[in-house]
Amino acid sequence: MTASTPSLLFGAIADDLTGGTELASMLVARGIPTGCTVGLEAAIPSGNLAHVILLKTRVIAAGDAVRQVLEAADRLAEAGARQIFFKYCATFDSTPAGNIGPCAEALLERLGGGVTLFAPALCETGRTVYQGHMFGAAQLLAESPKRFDPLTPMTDSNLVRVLQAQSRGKAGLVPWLTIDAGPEAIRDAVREKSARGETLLVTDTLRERDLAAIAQAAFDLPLMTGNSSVVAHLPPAWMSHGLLSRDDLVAASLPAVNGPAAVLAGSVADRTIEQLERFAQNNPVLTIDLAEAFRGKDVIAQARAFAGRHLPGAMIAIATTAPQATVETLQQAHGRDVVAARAEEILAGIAQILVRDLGVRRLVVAGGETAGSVVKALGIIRIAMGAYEGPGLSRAIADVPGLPDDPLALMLKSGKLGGTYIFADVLRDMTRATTIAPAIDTWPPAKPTIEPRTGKTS
Ligand SMILES: Nc1ncnc2c1ncn2[C@@H]1O[C@H](COP(=O)(O)OP(=O)(O)OP(=O)(O)O)[C@@H](O)[C@H]1O
Ligand SMILES: O=C(O)[C@@H](O)C(=O)CO
Repeated sequence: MTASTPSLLFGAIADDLTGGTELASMLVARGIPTGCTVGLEAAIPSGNLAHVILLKTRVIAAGDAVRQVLEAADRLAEAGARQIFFKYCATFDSTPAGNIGPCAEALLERLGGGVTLFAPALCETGRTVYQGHMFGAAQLLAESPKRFDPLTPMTDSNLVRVLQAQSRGKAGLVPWLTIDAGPEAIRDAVREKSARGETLLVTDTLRERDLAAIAQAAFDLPLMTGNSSVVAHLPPAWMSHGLLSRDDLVAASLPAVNGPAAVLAGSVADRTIEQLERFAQNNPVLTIDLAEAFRGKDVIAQARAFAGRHLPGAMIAIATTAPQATVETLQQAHGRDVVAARAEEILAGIAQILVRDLGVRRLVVAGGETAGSVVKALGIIRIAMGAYEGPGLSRAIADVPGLPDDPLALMLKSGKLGGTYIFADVLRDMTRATTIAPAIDTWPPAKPTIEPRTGKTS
């Protein structure tokens, strides 16, 4: 660290836990000592260059989200963070009421700078933005499965319009030709547009190197916003501006954990459904029928019996995941938020049984809202992140209060990310200690090779 470096170079606030751990793991992969805490209770430890506060504010009332996000920003600013980053989903998951616009505007007002950028693209997975329109590979956002999201259905692909609908200030676009012209051109455009009153600027982004250019242009904005993907490009920008040196970088390591293994899935995304189907080919899976839970069946007791039959000998999965038609029927009968809350409460209850009573020490949770409820139920407030290994692959270690022995190997998987074999592969990977050298010169980090038969990463 150079003599003038503040205690924290960077502080991030994530609106959900899967995305937030992904962001932290990207910084860790770059070699940045990064802390990660859940909610607003835990103190920010000293000695790191970056810190990520994981919140669960994506779909709560906008006023409450703003209050929490501002409190998190104050904590990070007190710890010396020279830039605050507001992290949301690559697919801009939000409702017409927010919470991306209201949170970003409140942060902008608190932190100053007058203008901020919105860089949601995750190029590694084909999520790009062109002329302000978000694409998932060749599909426009509103024509992709995201239009059926159980909590934040995205029915407009034009992110400038989506952001404008939930903001008081004026939204605008930094078009791709400007992004392609590089960091200086981006900075000029940002100055010009903010002088015209456009202070909330969505960035077109097609390629990984566009993200690098955006990071170079935005490294000194008091507030920056987007997906984790743009954050991955900040460390080289810090380095080129003398804020970081190679001596500051540390290798990422995770210990081996050998206890019983389980997956909990509350995501109903197509990708999670595929991953569960693949896992079920070789491992026991229990799918909880929420309709039965609403009729009064004790589905938690059912899950306890199922887990008791199979643990510790097998890796298991327990899911509330259901096909789109079933989700819609349930939502029509009980209301979207009631169904979501019920599913989260059930999986959180099962998590406690698995970890506290049945000794599970390797746990994957699929879905950001679900992860928020599970982590809260387990009382976890500090997470030690490992290095990002690819989309959906952000392993960690967490201390669970009240557990006498080993830590919990944990992975919070974004609902829509990860290869089809991810559950079994990650649970197995958790049994091996890993040390990964900082990927400061290349990004994304080199893909691990895939063994053809199982999809096992080596
Ligand atoms: N069968 C179901 N019917 C309706 N809602 C469900 C069902 N099962 C789970 N849910 C709810 O759907 C929501 C899924 O959101 P979650 O954030 O967990 O997944 P995701 O959006 O796919 O993940 P991510 O945010 O990481 O992309 C949760 O609130 C969950 O409780
Ligand atoms: O983009 C994603 O899918 C993640 O970063 C996330 O935020 C999931 O909720």
